[in-house]
Amino acid sequence: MSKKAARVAVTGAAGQIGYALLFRIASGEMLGKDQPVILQLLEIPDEKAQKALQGVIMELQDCAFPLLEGIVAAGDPEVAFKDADYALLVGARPRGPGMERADLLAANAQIFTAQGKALNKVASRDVKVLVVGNPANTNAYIAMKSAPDLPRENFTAMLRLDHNRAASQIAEKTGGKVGEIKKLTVWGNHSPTMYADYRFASIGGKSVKDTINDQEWNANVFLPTVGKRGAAIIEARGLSSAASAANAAIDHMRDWALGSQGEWVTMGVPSNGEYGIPKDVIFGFPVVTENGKYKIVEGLDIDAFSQERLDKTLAELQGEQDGVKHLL
Ligand SMILES: NC(=O)c1ccc[n+]([C@@H]2O[C@H](COP(=O)([O-])OP(=O)(O)OC[C@H]3O[C@@H](n4cnc5c(N)ncnc54)[C@H](O)[C@@H]3O)[C@@H](O)[C@H]2O)c1
Ligand SMILES: O=C(O)C[C@H](O)C(=O)O
Repeated sequence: MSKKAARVAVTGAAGQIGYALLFRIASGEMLGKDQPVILQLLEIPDEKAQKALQGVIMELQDCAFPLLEGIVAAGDPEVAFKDADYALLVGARPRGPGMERADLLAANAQIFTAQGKALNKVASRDVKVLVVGNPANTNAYIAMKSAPDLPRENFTAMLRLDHNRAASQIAEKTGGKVGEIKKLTVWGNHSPTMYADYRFASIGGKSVKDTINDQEWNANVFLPTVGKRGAAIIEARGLSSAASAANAAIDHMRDWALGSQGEWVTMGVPSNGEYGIPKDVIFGFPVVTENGKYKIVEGLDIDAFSQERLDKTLAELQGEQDGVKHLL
């Protein structure tokens, strides 16, 4: 017997990440090849955006995906989020050249207050929320705080793109295979202050730290390359990353829903106080996922260099939180 369809809400559905994301969700890459889905797509209630959304829907229909059991187009978050099992909050303004993601806070914060409230009102009580729209960690914090009746652990932010970027740089540096990297993580904010940490990682069974054995490269090449990759893509493409962002969103949700088979993945999740990060700060942590739940990997050694990086990214997140206090 086929499974009951999962309701997947995606905001900003007619945007560039939406276009790289929806077809993969509908083909079963996110929730599995045996899981039917109903897509509930939100765009701003503006004629042009809604028309573009209709065009995307026509293309989804023309793919005749066997797993796609329905499509809802909405201009109202309470329609898009009704009974949603998954919500991918992508819709927000992207940054342009010369901007930092935090510059988007004023423009985007209100979106996440409204969407948090709508999720609180109409979504499934188990809804799994991934915030992609920038600044992702603080937007996830806003949505979580605006949805007091939903479990706080259901709100997450996307650090997976940073994790994947770090993995790719490590594979290139060591000459190993990206698929053979284990125990990599990225701590903190999805911003240049993030701390991509390979101290515990292995590649092809060998320690990444010992193989690279170059702290100068770590501090002055690797971390800035991963931290500033988004800006480098904007500079090169004239637009922010889209296919790689959609890919990371699929990875994040797939692992959360279907499990990481004991492997570490990076998710931005509300802290419970782990590693001295104050409760509720949405922070990139190493997690292991199983049965639809994630668990932060605890007890890792934090050396002086790492502590300095954690302090810096935390201070930035706390500054962002202060900036949105008036909305909550
Ligand atoms: N966390 C990450 O790793 C990561 C990676 C890439 C991009 N991003 C962010 O994702 C966001 C979307 O990027 P994009 O390239 O798809 O942008 P885009 O401009 O191509 O698309 C955004 C879409 O969202 C829609 N939108 C805006 N406000 C909305 C609202 N309140 N409700 C519903 N839809 C709304 C817009 O109409 C537009 O169609 C940006 O904030 C970008 O910075 C995050
Ligand atoms: O950098 C951006 O503004 C987009 C995104 O967050 C990215 O990291 O590519």
